[in-house]
Amino acid sequence: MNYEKIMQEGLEKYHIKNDEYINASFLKYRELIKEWNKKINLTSITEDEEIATKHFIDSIATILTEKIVDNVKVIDVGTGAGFPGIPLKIVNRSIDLTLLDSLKKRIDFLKIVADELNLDKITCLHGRAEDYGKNISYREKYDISISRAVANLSSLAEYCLPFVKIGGYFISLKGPKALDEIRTAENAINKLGGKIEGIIKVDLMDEEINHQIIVIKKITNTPKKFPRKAGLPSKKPL
Ligand SMILES: C[S@@+](CC[C@H](N)C(=O)[O-])C[C@H]1O[C@@H](n2cnc3c(N)ncnc32)[C@H](O)[C@@H]1O
Repeated sequence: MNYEKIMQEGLEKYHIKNDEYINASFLKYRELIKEWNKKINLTSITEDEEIATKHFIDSIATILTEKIVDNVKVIDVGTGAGFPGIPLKIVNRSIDLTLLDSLKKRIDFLKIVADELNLDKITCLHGRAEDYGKNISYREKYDISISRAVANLSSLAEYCLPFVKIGGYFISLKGPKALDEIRTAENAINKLGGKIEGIIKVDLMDEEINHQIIVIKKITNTPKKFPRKAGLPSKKPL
């Protein structure tokens, strides 16, 4: 299937009206990724078709959670080249989106994307999740903290749950071993104020890709001692 067909079928699948704005925005974003990838390391996925399947439609699949609704305040932790945050923002411009990454060049790239795509209600933050998670301007201020391909679920829960308000959600995009990850991370998730609500299997139009989305609800405040200092959540997961 070519890029256009993948995008058309993918958007239809998630009931997104494929209008001129959405089409043009994804095209512009795709071209910016390819252009900037020559100068800085953004992604190993560079073919148009793969960008459509593995980046754009995979990101949009998180809509299946039914949590990413109009006007929600979302933080994408370890967003890299903007996944899943930017595709979600393209298909629902009402989202108030924060993109966080510890690599400055990627954040600089995302500022250009936001500018070129005329996106409003978007904040690009350079730094570590462990530091922003302790900052009162960001701590427990989000409806949703979302993340893909950043760390094991225990470390990721310590990065992501501190940002979420009680009643909000931490959404984690994982691979085929999601259930094993849940078993290992359950204790950490409880300690951080979360509760596993469900796991959603994604059928990605590519049989080799077997993705699952873990949905975790924030039920109590994250204790003040979390997140621990930068580096510890990945070195010594809870
Ligand atoms: C493998 S990339 C994944 C990027 C994107 N989420 C995706 O799915 O394509 C992981 C990203 O997480 C960022 N990252 C890793 N640890 C982080 C931390 N503690 N705080 C903020 N960003 C972090 C890295 O800089 C990198 O850009």
